[in-house]
Amino acid sequence: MASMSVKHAIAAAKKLRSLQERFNPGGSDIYPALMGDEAITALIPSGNPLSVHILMFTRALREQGTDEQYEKFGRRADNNEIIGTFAQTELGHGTYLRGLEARADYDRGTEEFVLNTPKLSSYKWWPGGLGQTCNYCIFVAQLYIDNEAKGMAMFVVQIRDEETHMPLPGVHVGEIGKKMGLNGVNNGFLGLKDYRVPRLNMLMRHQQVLPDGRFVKSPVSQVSYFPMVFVRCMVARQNSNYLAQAATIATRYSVIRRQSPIEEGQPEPKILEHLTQQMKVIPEIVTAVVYRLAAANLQNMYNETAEAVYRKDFSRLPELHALACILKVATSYDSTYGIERLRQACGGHGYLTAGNLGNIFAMAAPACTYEGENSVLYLQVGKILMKNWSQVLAGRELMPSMAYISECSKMTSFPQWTGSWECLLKAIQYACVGSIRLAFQSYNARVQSAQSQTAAVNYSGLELTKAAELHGRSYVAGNFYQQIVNSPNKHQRSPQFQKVLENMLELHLIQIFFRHLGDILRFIRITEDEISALQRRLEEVLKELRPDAVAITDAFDFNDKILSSALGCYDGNVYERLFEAALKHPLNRKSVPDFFEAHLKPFMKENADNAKKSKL
Ligand SMILES: CCCCCCCC/C=C\CCC/C=C/C(=O)SCCNC(=O)CCNC(=O)[C@H](O)C(C)(C)COP(=O)(O)OP(=O)(O)OC[C@H]1O[C@@H](n2cnc3c(N)ncnc32)[C@H](O)[C@@H]1OP(=O)(O)O
Ligand SMILES: Cc1cc2nc3c(=O)[nH]c(=O)nc-3n(C[C@H](O)[C@H](O)[C@H](O)COP(=O)(O)OP(=O)(O)OC[C@H]3O[C@@H](n4cnc5c(N)ncnc54)[C@H](O)[C@@H]3O)c2cc1C
Repeated sequence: MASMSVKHAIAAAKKLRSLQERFNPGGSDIYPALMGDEAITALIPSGNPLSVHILMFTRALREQGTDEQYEKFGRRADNNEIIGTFAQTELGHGTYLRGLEARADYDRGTEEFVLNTPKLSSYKWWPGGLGQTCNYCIFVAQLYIDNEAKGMAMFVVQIRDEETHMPLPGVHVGEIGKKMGLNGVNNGFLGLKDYRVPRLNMLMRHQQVLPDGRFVKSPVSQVSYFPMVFVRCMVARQNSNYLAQAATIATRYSVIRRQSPIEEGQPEPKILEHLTQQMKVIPEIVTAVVYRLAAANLQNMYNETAEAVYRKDFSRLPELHALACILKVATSYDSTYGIERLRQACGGHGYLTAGNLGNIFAMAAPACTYEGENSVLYLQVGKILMKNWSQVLAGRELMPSMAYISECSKMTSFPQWTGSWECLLKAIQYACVGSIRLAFQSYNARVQSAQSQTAAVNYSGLELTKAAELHGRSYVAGNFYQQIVNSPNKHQRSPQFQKVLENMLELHLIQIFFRHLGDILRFIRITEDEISALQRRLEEVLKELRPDAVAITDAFDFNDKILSSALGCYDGNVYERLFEAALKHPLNRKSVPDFFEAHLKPFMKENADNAKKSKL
C-alpha cells in the first residue's frame, strides 16, 4: 500500500509541478502546493506520504532557516530533489514539548552537534513518511551547550543515502505499524546514536549557536512552534473538506434511496423527505460551508502573520496561535463527529467500503490528535482566555478576534429576547463570556490559594475547556454572520442565492443555540414559548433548505474520483455501482470458496456424525 501511495503521490506531484509552472511560473505562492497536497491527498485514499514533506519540512526550512540554509537545503526540498519530514513527537512525548528527550550537544571543537535519542522513549515516533519515504528530516531536539539546556531547536538531518536510500550510520529508522487509516503514509520511528551534523545544520533564522558556542536566544521562543501553527490552519481547511465530501455523498444517496412511506398508502419517499434525515444531513452541509469560510479567514491571517514574522514583527503571533488552536479543534471535532452522523444516515450501505465514508472518517479523525491533541489545545485556548480576561478587568483592549468578550463584559444583563440572528449570536457570545468569567473565578481562586498556575489550569480544566469551546462557537458563528449579512460583495449576489445563504445562517445559529442551550440558559432567561418558537423555525428552515441540498453539495464540485463512493456518484446509479463493487470482491471469483473443502465441509460432517452417534 505504501509503495502504491508513493507512486501515486509522485505522479500527482509531477502534475502539480507542471500546473504550478503553467499558472504560477517560478512563484513561491503557497496555494498551488496546498492545492496539490489537497488534490494528492484526496486522490490517495490511504493518505499522502508526501504531506508532511510539502506542509512541514519545506516550510520549516523556509521559515526557520536562514537564507543561506534555504539555498543549501530548502531549494532542493521545494524541488522535491530531497524528501523530508518533521520529526518532533517521540515514543514517550508528543504534547509536552519541554519534555522531549532527543538531545543535541554542541561540540565547539569540531563545530558540530552530536544528536542522540538517549532512551527508547526518546525515539522519534509518528512523523509522516519517516518509515520508508524520506531521506531527510527536521529533527527537533533539546539543545545543550556545555551540558546546559537551552530549549528546543531544529536540525536538518539526512537519514538515508540519496543514491541507495540506505539508512546512514547511527540511524535506526522504520515504519511504526498499521493504523486505523492513512496506511499509505508510512509514519515512522527514528533513533540516532552519536549522529554528528555541522553547526550550520541547526535552523538559525530566529536563534543561533555561534562557532565558539555562544547561544543567541530567539526574541520570541514560540516562533519555533510556527510550523505547527501552519498545519493547524491547514487542518481547518482540510477537515472542512472531508466533511463536505461526506455531506455530498450522504446528500446524493439520500435523494436516491427511497424508504418508508410518510403517508399510509403513499409511495416510499426519498429518505431526505424524512425530517429526521434532513436534521442529520443538512446541518452537516452547512457546517462544512461555515468551516470552509472560517478556514479561509484563518489562512489569510496566517499569510499576513508569516510575512510579519519574516520581518521579525511577532506582534500577531499570539492571536494567530489562539485562532489556529480553536479552529483546528472545532473543525476536526465537528468534521469527525459529522462524518460519522452522515455515515449512519446512509444505513447499511454507509458501512460498505464502496461507500468510502469509513475511509473519509479515518482520514479526518486523526486530526483530533495530530498537530496538538484537541483537549490540550482547548486548555491552551482556555489559558489564553484567562489572560485576556485579566486584560478586560484592567480595561485594556483585546485582540480583534476576542473584541466581543470586551463588549459582552460591559453588559449587566442580556437585552430583551427577540430571537433574531443578532440575538442568537449575542446569546452564544454572552454565554461564552459568562463561562470565561466563571472559569476565571475558579482559576484565580486557586492561584490565590497558592496553587501554581499549571496546577490551577489543571484543576480548572473543565471550565477552561467549556469557555474555549464556546469561544470557538462564537468566532465561527460571528464570522459566518458577517460573511452572510455584512459582506461587501453581498450586492453582487442574486436574491435567490442570498436567500439560500440566509437560510444556512438561520440553520447554523439555531443549531448551535440548541446544542448549547444549557450553557445559554445558565446566563440568559428564555421562556418555553421563545424556545418552542425556535424549534418551529428549525423545522421550517430544514424544509426550506431541502430543495437546495443537492445544488449546494454539487457546488462543492467534487469529482467522482475524489469522492470515490458508489453512494455519492454524480449520476446517482447507486445500486449498479454497489453491485459492480461487490462482484469485484476476490471471494466472488469462484462459486465455491477454497475454505469449503478445507474447513467448512469437514466441520459440518463432523457435527452430522456426532449427531448420528448421539442418537444411537
Ligand atoms: C489544504 C491542503 C491539505 C492540508 C492537509 C493538512 C492535514 C494533514 C497534514 C499533515 C499530517 C499530520 C502531520 C502532523 C504533524 C504533527 O503532529 S507535528 C507535532 C505536533 N505536536 C504538537 O502540536 C505539540 C502540542 N503541544 C504544544 O503545542 C505546546 O506544548 C502547548 C500545548 C501549546 C504548550 O506550549 P508550551 O509547552 O510552550 O507551554 P505554555 O506555557 O502553554 O506556552 C508558553 C507560551 O507560549 C505560547 N505559545 C504556545 N504555543 C504557541 C504557538 N504555537 N505559537 C505562538 N505562541 C505559542 C503560549 O500562549 C504561552 O504564551 P504566554 O507566555 O504569553 O502565556
Ligand atoms: C496520523 C498521525 C500523524 C502524525 N504525524 C506526525 C508528524 O508528522 N510529526 C510529528 O512530530 N508528530 C506527528 N504525529 C504525532 C502527534 O503530533 C501526537 O500524537 C500528538 O501531538 C499527541 O501526542 P501523544 O500522541 O504523545 O499523546 P500524549 O501527549 O501522550 O497525550 C495523550 C493524552 O493525554 C492527555 N493529555 C496530554 N497532555 C495533557 C494535558 N496537558 N492536559 C490534559 N490532558 C493531557 C490527552 O487526553 C491526550 O490525548 C502524528 C500523529 C498521528 C495520529
